[in-house]
Amino acid sequence: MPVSSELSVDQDSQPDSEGPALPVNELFESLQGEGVLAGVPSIFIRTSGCNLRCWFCDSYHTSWEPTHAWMDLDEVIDRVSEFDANHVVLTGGEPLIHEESIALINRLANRGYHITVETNGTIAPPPGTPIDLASISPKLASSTPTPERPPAGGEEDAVDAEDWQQRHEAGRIDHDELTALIERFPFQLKFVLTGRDDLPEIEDLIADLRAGTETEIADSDVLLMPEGQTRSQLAETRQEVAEVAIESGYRYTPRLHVDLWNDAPET
Ligand SMILES: C[S@@+](CC[C@H](N)C(=O)[O-])C[C@H]1O[C@@H](n2cnc3c(N)ncnc32)[C@H](O)[C@@H]1O
Ligand SMILES: Nc1nc2[nH]cc(C(=O)O)c2c(=O)[nH]1
Ligand code: SF4
Ligand SMILES: [Mg+2]
Repeated sequence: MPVSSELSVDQDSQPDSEGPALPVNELFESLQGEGVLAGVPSIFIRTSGCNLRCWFCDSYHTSWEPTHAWMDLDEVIDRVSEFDANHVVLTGGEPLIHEESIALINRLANRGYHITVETNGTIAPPPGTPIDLASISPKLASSTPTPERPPAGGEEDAVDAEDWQQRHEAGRIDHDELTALIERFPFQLKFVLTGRDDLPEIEDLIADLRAGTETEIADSDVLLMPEGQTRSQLAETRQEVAEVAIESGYRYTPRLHVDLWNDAPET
């Protein structure tokens, strides 16, 4: 199943070829673990690089310490076609910081794949981009790294956390880009909750977004996902998040892949 083990991992590598390429951290088949399509066999393409730095990022090697090999879009499509699934999930890092992601989405759509894009909601692709589900995960205040809350698994990055605190805080919510995403594509809004205290910020954001668009945002389009990279971390947050879902009327989403495979890579 894993294919990325064949890729050389070189932080400073540049694309070898002249053609369009993407920094790919891993490419694998699994079950969609989150959101309205949870349980659907899917091929994941994980690009490297992110414009934010959530302290809890479960893809540390795409944000805090970006590692990748460059892959031609032709090669990405060849790898994708080796699997049986017809759902593709483009994720990262933040896949939409890369212009080439749009070309990849177009090429995959031409081949008939259902395309989900996992995004932090700060960059809206052009209208008409053939995205079947924009899986938008706006980042709450509780995601911001601080020296006291450095990236999970990288305590030595406490200094970077100080640098990133302001940058992350300033960039994490962009109302115009969020509205454009919601108006242009079928969407879900999938929030990571560290606990009950995160709910008021979600309610305020949903109210602001509803006030700024004619596109309907139903309560069932809003999903609450417990923070946790491992089964034991999830065990500490999911009960409370489930209760918040019942009280608020928003949906709860599990993290199926963590239940099944814990924090193993390429799952
Ligand atoms: C690694 S991100 C990549 C896509 C994009 N950068 C984003 O944040 O939406 C993929 C998904 O994992 C979620 N996520 C990351 N770390 C998490 C954690 N520790 N617990 C729960 N969800 C997490 C993100 O919110 C997002 O929905
Ligand atoms: N199984 C599985 N489902 C997922 N859904 C969104 C993911 C992501 O990292 O974007 C993800 C992931 O990493 N694994
Ligand atoms: S926005 Fe996504 S990839 Fe970037 S740091 Fe946050 S969770 Fe990780
Ligand atoms: Mg993931």
